[in-house]
Amino acid sequence: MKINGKGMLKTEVLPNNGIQELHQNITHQEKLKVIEYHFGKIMETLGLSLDNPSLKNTPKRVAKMYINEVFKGLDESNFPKISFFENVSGYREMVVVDNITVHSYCEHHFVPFFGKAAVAYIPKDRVIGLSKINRIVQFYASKPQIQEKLTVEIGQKLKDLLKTDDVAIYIEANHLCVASRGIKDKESVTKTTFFSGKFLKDKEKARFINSISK
Ligand SMILES: Nc1nc2c(ncn2[C@@H]2O[C@H](COP(=O)(O)OP(=O)(O)OP(=O)(O)O)[C@@H](O)[C@H]2O)c(=O)[nH]1
Ligand SMILES: [Zn+2]
Repeated sequence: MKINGKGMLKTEVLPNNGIQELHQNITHQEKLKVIEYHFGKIMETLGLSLDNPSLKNTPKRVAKMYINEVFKGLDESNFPKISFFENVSGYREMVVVDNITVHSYCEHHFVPFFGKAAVAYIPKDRVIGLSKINRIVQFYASKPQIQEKLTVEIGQKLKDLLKTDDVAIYIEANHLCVASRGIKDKESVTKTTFFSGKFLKDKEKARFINSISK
């Protein structure tokens, strides 16, 4: 992958189908340079001067923020290390982790949506380190997407990791693309759920929903 002095990708190496291939084929440093260059161009197009001392480093900051922080969930190698423990006590009830902070980005407008998640599962042979549930939620939240996708992705991953079908997820979030632009409704909240295994039954669904703060 070749990048010119300003960090712009040479057009002949740009793949026809865009970002996905670009993402896979260039290094971490190259991604930073490409985003810095293009974000600087967006700012200049808006009429902002990169000579302004306060704005000068903004393209670099945005590139670092995208790659190393808010969109780090686009890179599977950032998936957290997960600790499991044998379910030695034979615990067969629901484990609920409530009030998990969620910060994500709307893929349609590239502005944040944020709120909280609740996760429940019924263990089989293994239990997961509690904080790892928060880490998994935060990993999947760290990319541009819609809330429905985030909800399902967390649910499916926990089923795989915990080797149980019995998983439930609840997410509620405020979307800045709804609150601060467009319809400008600050009060509306979006609520999404994922239920699988025993949580498909009305009784277990209700037990989960009643046990979390909404
Ligand atoms: N289903 C779903 N839609 C979302 C989510 N986040 C944002 N959206 C919506 O994506 C839609 C994009 O609609 P468009 O008509 O293409 O964009 P727009 O002209 O900016 O729409 P407005 O927001 O209505 O001004 C909007 O209705 C957003 O509210 C999400 O997490 N899930
Ligand atoms: Zn949006």
